[in-house]
Amino acid sequence: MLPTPHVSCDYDKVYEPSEDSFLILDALEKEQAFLRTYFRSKPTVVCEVGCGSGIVTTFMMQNDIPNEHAIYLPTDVNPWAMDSMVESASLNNCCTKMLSPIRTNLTSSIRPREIDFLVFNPPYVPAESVPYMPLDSEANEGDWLDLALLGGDDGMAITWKLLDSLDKIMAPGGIAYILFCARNHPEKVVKTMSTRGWKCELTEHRKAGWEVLSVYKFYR
Ligand SMILES: C[S@@+](CC[C@H](N)C(=O)[O-])C[C@H]1O[C@@H](n2cnc3c(N)ncnc32)[C@H](O)[C@@H]1O
Repeated sequence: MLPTPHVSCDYDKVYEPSEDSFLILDALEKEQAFLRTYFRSKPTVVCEVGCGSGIVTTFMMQNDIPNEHAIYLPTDVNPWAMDSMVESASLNNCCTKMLSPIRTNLTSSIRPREIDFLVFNPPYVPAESVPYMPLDSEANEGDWLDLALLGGDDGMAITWKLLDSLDKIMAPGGIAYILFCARNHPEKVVKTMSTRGWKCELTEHRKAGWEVLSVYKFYR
């Protein structure tokens, strides 16, 4: 079993790694051999959307996921996540890897059709609406935690934005791993994305308290 990175952040400002984060790590570990073969020695652009504490991107950097020629461009809307990402990488001696966190909405600051490998543990909790994104000058710390969790209708508002842009953002041959809870109705997602020509495979799933979490792989 691959070791879990050490992270130490202010969890009043940044999402604390939880069952969902650990399920993503397990899914990536399970897929490691497949990814090495799939990408071989190709230079890969890797984007974790919503990196939070940086635990997932650090795990990928530590273990050369998807391969050892990766450039890591994690994104988040939370300004505190940028520092946490860099600190987690440094705490786990990943300084030799190419890492450049970007504060942006989803992947909007990354050139279209550039991402070879995408990972997203989204705000998936169903809620009346997605919280309003505050200006930095007026943000309270708790606002960023709400944005980390609450996913609007069916918990899918943010995830659908990403899924709807997948054709535009992914490089040819790109692969995305996305986490869902049962209340997101991942089976409906699979149906829709399949009609759009994406292969959708369940990679990992687990009961976590009263929630059932799953990670799906999307590729062409
Ligand atoms: C469930 S947390 C996951 C954090 C971390 N990846 C992990 O697995 O522990 C969701 C993350 O997505 C970020 N986020 C929410 N909406 C976003 C958006 N529109 N664009 C980029 N990041 C977003 C949040 O700030 C938060 O860090």
